[in-house]
Amino acid sequence: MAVSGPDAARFFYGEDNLERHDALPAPVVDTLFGRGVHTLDDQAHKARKALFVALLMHQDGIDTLAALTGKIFDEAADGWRGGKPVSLFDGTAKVLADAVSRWTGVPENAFDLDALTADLLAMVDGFATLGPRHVRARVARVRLERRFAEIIEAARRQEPTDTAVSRTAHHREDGHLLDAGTAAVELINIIRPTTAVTWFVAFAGHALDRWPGTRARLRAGDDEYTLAFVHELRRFYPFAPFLGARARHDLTFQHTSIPAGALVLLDIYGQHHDQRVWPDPYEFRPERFLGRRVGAFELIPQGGGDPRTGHRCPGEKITVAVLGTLVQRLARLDYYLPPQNTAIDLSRVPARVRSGPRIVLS
Ligand code: HEM
Repeated sequence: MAVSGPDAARFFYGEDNLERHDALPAPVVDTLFGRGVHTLDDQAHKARKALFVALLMHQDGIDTLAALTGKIFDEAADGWRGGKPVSLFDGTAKVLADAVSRWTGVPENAFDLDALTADLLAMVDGFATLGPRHVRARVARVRLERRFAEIIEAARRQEPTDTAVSRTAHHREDGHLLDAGTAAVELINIIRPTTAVTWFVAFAGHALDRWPGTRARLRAGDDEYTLAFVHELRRFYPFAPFLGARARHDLTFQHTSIPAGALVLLDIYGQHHDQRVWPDPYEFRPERFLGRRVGAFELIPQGGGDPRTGHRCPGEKITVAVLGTLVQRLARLDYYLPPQNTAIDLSRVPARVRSGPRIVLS
C-alpha cells in the first residue's frame, strides 16, 4: 500500500507501526545499502544507529567535511579551466569521493580515486535497474566490501583514533566488535551516500541554468538563501522515489486497513509535489523556504522524524552543509553550458541530468 503526505510520513515513522527487516528487496540490499543499519529494527537498530549519530551529527565534524569538500572543489575547478567541456557530475563525484575518504580516514593509497569513485557511483546508479547497470552495481559492492573489510582489519591492528574508519572498526555492540564485513558495510554507508550528493550538485547546475535569477544571492554568499536553495533542490528534484517498510501488526491508516506483514510505501516524490503542502509545487522557488520552519515530516528526501531514534538519514546535516558549500562555489564560477540535452532523465532511478550537465569554464 502506498501512502503520501505529512500524516503518512508521521504514520510511517510512528513508534511500533512498521519494521524494516524483509522490507527492502534483495536487489536494493545487494547494491545500494548492504546488510547493515538500513535493515535493522528495535534494539539492534538503536545500537548501530548510535555509531552513525556519533560520527555524522557532530557540528565540528560536519563543518570540517564541508570545508574540506570546498577546498578540493576549488582545486578541481582550477583544473577544469581552459575551454574544454567538463561533466559537472563526474567532476563533482571525484571531489566528493576524495573529500569523504580523507575525512573518514581511509588510508591514502588504499584506492585509485577514479576507480573508487566509479564503484561508489555504480552502487547508487544501478540499484533500481535490471541489466548491465545493476550487474555493475553488484560487482562494485562485492569489490568495495572486500577492500573495506581489509581496511577495518588493518585499523583493528592499530591503536584506536578519532577517525570514522577507526571508530567503526572498534565499535562494539553487546561487548563484541562487528564482524569485519558488517563494519565495512557501515563504513561504505558513510562514503557512498556522501558521494551521492553529486546528483544534487548536478541538479543545482540544472537549476542555475533554468532559473538564473537564483544565482546572485548564492554568489553573494547569502547563507539563509543558500539553505533555502538547498532545501528547494532536495524538494523539487527526484532522488529516492519512495521508502518501504512492513506492517508489524494489523494497522489502520486513514480508514484503510493494512494487514500485518503488508508492504507500506511512503511516496516521497508525491509528498514533495503535493500542493496542499507546497503551493505551486512544480515551480522551483527557493523563497518558499525563507522564514519557514520545516516540520520533521514535511521535507523528507532523506526520511522523516528524528534521525537519532528512527531510520531518518543521519547524514542529512552533512548533505545540507556540503551542498551549501558547493552551490555557492558553483554560482561563483564563470562557466557556460554548450549546446546539450539537459533534460532530467526520469528513466533512471535516481533521475539525473541527461548531459551531466557539461560546463565550460573560461
Ligand atoms: C544524496 C544525499 C542523501 C540522500 C538523498 C539520502 C537519503 C536517505 C534515505 C531516504 C534514507 C532512508 C531513511 C529511512 O529508511 O527511513 C537514508 C538513510 C541513511 N543515510 Fe542517507 N541520504 C543522503 C546522504 C547521506 C549521507 C551524506 C550519509 C552519511 C554521511 C548518509 C547516511 C545514511 C545512513 C547511515 C542511513 C541509514 C539510517 C538508518 O537506517 O537508521 N546519507 N538516507
